[in-house]
Amino acid sequence: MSLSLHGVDLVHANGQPALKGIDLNVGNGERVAIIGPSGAGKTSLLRLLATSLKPSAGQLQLLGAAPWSLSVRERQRLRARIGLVHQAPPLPPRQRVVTAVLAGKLGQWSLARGLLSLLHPLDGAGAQAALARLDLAEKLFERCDQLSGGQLQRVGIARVLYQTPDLILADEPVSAMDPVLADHTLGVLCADASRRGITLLASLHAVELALAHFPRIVGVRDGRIAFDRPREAVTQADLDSLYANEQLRGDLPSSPPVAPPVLHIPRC
Ligand SMILES: Nc1ncnc2c1ncn2[C@@H]1O[C@H](COP(=O)(O)OP(=O)(O)OP(=O)(O)O)[C@@H](O)[C@H]1O
Repeated sequence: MSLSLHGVDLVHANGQPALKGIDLNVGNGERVAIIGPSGAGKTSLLRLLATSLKPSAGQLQLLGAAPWSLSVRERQRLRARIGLVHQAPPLPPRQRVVTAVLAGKLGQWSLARGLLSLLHPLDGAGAQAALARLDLAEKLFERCDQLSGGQLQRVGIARVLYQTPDLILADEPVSAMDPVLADHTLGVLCADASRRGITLLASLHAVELALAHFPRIVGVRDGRIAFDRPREAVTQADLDSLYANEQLRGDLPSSPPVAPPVLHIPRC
């Protein structure tokens, strides 16, 4: 089993409940998409699995360990086995792409090797190969603040490809890409996970991408698991009730929108 949650609750530091009674088991090598409306708890769930947040209640097992029973040092070692893909990768703006990709292995390298790599890229060819899989090889020596949002997301994914972790957690990994690029990039990420037999969990707003790339779909709503099914078993009714938005429904305009007033700009 790659990860398992039993009766997990999460309450944020400000008292906001985000997850309630989560039961979830994911086997080695599974690819799971987490879908659900804004504020449902997808990011909170991924942050909890990344051990950046501690459950308020319940049991969490990750890669064969109970992370919150480990020492700080052991938990750091566990974290080095997890690859995180962020919606907005937290990359220093002036950092070169090559350094950002190589940083994927910082958790596996000695401190000396890590520091050296920050000063002088030690494996430019490895970083370039990871970027090439995402058609971004030519950006190797660009600065991160010179890239578009979608290119930055691909750098974040290249970093995880280079890291070769045992588990990948991806939070909205392709949200800044056009539909064709998003589909292609998700294909590369899924193919890598499948080839290496590792587990991949990704939160996605694009339901069609989730159904196209992930054999198992978990719907989250109001901090709870609304459904957990193989993609073939997900019905339109599942999706309709997952995304039902009572608040918006009450505010829908009853008549067509009124044309904006014609502005009369005085001539000077
Ligand atoms: N750092 C935080 N501190 C306090 N409350 C938080 C924090 N992060 C999230 N929340 C709250 O937890 C709940 C779940 O938020 P979360 O970000 O997990 O949802 P989400 O499904 O990822 O939403 P989105 O699709 O909009 O990114 C929301 O009510 C949110 O306001």
